[in-house]
Amino acid sequence: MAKQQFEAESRRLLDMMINSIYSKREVFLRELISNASDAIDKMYYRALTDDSITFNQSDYYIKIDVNKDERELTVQDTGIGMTKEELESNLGVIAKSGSLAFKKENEIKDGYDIIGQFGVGFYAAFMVADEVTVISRALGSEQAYRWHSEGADGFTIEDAEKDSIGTTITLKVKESSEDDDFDQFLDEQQLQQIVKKYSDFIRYPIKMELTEEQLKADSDDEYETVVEEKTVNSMVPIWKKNKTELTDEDYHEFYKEKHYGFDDPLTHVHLSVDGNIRYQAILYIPESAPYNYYSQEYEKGLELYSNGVLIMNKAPELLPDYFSFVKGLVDSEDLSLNISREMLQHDRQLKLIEKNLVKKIKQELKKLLMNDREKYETFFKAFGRQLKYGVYSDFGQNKDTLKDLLLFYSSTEETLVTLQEYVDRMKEDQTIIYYATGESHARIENLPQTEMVKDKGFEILYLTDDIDEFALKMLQEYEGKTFKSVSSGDLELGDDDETNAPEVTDEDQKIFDKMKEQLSGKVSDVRPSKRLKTHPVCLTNEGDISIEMEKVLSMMPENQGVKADKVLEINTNHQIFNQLKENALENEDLIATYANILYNQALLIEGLPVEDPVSYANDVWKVMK
Ligand SMILES: Nc1ncnc2c1ncn2[C@@H]1O[C@H](COP(=O)(O)OP(=O)(O)OP(=O)(O)O)[C@@H](O)[C@H]1O
Repeated sequence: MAKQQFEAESRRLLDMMINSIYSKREVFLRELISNASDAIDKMYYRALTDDSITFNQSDYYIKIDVNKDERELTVQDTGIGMTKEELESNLGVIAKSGSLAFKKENEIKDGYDIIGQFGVGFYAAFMVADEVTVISRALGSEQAYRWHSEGADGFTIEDAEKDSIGTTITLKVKESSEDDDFDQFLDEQQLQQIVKKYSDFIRYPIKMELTEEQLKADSDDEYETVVEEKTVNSMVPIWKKNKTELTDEDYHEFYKEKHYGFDDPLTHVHLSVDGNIRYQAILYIPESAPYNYYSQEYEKGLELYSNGVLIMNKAPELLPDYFSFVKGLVDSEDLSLNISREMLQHDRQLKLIEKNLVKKIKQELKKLLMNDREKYETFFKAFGRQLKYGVYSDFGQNKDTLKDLLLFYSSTEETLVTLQEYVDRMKEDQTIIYYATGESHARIENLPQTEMVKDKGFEILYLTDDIDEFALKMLQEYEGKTFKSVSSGDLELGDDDETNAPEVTDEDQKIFDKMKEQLSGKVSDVRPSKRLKTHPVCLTNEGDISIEMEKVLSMMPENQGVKADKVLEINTNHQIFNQLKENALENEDLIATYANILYNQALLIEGLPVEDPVSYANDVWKVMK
């Protein structure tokens, strides 16, 4: 029988499993039970929705058996089974092919982190076993198949016999050594504890043959050894339990069992609603964004159950895009089992649930913001961008839901602040929320445009995400205070604003006119600056499109060449301008050269490319001579 190879990435993961010295190897059982439960979910759902399948509640179970002599541990389920092709593709390739890519990106220090933090699925079996055998018969098939692997060098698949539909996984448990106790995975009591710890909430019975000493019938003191099949889990799904019975650890374990994320959840909400529509929900806010979160590949959605029966793995209708990071499930006894994807989109009950979930998620986030700032900032660093997209998209219709959840870096506080905090700190006569845009806080800090605003003691919000300015433009105002970029035409800095206006002589004006002519088509005006103090030059803009927005839009495929209306501002108190004035009378060409240089320097300060680097360099040499 020819051996088939594992896919390269699967092989690496498998290698990690085989060589694992991870202390929580016991999670392999959680993984196998979770897969078994998923397979029964599928079967159960088919039985409920397809009349040709006879249905018997007691048919659905998971069974764990131990054969100590052979060192065999078996996990058997009555789920939907796998066809030959499914055995090949599902067990030959890891489902989450992104896990390793994620690992690279985040430079997780060693292989064991991946096992500890990530759901690794079926391959976890190789942490405790030298050999794994899977015998499976799929629903609708008479033929069963045997998949077998002794590790990273590949697997075989051959025909097999099996009386009933489902899957049986047998592990040949590794020999114990001085440092490693594998015998515990052949011990009934230990296994029972592991099931209780990780899989107590599984909805189907997990059965085991348990050996007990029992009093003999008709005797007060004589015991006999009895082997009895028992269900070892409580079977009540976690979401049907009372919150007060559950600990944070229970919720964390459930998050892990469900593989909702690679991380720990930051917080969770457990709802039990008894209104127009009855439902239970557990919602998690993850700690970090999945590696593919900000890509098309990411699929949002919650698991959807109808009275305990899983009907959909990811129902996107339950979450708006701006909360797409939320993980978890909803179970409603008022939902029809037969609801189809198309129907879901129009389902009124589902819309009601979504509305309510949005309210609860917002409440939870606000609670976090108020009570645990550090955690909230962790959340915001991971998902803040999504919230800002939420403000901007759908023509701003969700901005009121989201505006209080936003954070921006503040020039005065040197940390992230809310808009409310900014407004509460505003000076008495201040009517405007100032912001500056740029690639990084350090770059913004050095922008000439921020000088005067800072000098007058105004707080400035530093926007570094490309979506930021678009979001603020969509918000328009916060508590009646409008937003203004420090680069915008009129800064409205207050009463002494006008007195600050530089005096312009006829001679100055001539220079400005000449510069404007030289830069025609590039800037709409050249004028003396009211905002510059130590820098000689900067670009500002008039109108709705800022220079930063022009940059963002130019990177979009269909940008239609949208341009900001730029103005070149010159600091007339600066030495450079005085120098120009001194020499301009004798040499008019010099004004043109200065105009080019100053314009290009202003572009560089903005992080924009110089249009013609060679002629820029020539201009600089000209004045250096
Ligand atoms: N007992 C089983 N019965 C039927 N199919 C199974 C069983 N165990 C595994 N599978 C199939 O093999 C696939 C791979 O399983 P694996 O545990 O590696 O990843 P997963 O369960 O898909 O992902 P995750 O564990 O992250 O949820 C499953 O998606 C499922 O289709």
